[in-house]
Amino acid sequence: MLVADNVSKAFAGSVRAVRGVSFSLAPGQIMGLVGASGSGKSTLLNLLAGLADVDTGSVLLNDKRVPGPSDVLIAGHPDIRLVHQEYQLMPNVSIRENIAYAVRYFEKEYRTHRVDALLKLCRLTAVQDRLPRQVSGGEKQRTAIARAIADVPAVLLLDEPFSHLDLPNRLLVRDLLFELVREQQTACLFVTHDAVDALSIADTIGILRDGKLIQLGTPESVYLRPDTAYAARLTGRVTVLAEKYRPLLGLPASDSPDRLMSIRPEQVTIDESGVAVRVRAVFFMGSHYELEVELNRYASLRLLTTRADIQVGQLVNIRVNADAVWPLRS
Ligand SMILES: Nc1ncnc2c1ncn2[C@@H]1O[C@H](COP(=O)(O)OP(=O)(O)OP(=O)(O)O)[C@@H](O)[C@H]1O
Repeated sequence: MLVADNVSKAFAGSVRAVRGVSFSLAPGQIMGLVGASGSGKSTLLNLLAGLADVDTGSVLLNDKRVPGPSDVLIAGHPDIRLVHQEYQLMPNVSIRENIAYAVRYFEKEYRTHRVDALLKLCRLTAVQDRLPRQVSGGEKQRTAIARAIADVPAVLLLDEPFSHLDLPNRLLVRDLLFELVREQQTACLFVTHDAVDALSIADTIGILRDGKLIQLGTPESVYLRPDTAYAARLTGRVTVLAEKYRPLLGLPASDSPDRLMSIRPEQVTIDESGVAVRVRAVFFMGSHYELEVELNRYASLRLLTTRADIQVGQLVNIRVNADAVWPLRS
């Protein structure tokens, strides 16, 4: 079990990069930490990996403190691996040897067997004899993941594992992480600024803002019941409006008209008995269309539909699922 207990870290110039973060992560669990740029994601990863010293609080692995670099000769913990965004592969040896290096102290027979299995799991068998510069970004990243998990660490930390990849590669990495975490019971934590991938594989999602973990819960709970507009926007498409607009949506008036509310676009449907609104924009999204409709001069709302016949300027009737309108704290 990896535990962050009230972890804080500030940098010179009084930047408080991580502020009182606490959570625990069990073997076989995946956690996605979502935050905007500068919210403290990379700093927190370094603290969890024992690559930076905490100012206060502690990181524990199986009840033992993870020492920071000032406590040990070589920074880092043998059971915790961090895969950086730059992958940090050895440039002059093959993909296979990059992975094999991580299991160099094991017997030759096991080593061969393990590297073959990792190449297969990470879909790298066909490129195993190439140098890192001769493979794609996605293949480099999968090599870095294979190397990190080669000797079955207790914890795998990943910095933005999806950010530089195209859709097929994102799906490949997502499935790979899912498979290996379940198979090896690794505890996996990744940080991202885009929660779409996090929602689909994480058991828990944490929202990081200005170094603070401001919400923690299952993907469903954070997506459906975000505490703040920040959490709502980081976890998917959403309309954030003041509650004074409720009557324009066909909903009962609120007693807190200035409070904000979030409405996910899939909770709004086209319905002949709903309120009439004008279509301001139509976006083709592949599997569906996203419409922006006008509530008045100042406010608009997003909704999804599979109907292909809707035009800009047209009047449509919409209904908002009242149960899915969620009040926000700020
Ligand atoms: N070595 C450092 N010295 C001083 N300030 C730093 C240092 N590293 C990070 N910071 C500051 O700490 C805050 C958090 O940075 P961090 O890199 O952890 O954020 P992040 O969420 O990973 O951002 P990004 O998504 O852009 O990588 C920022 O304000 C950053 O400028």
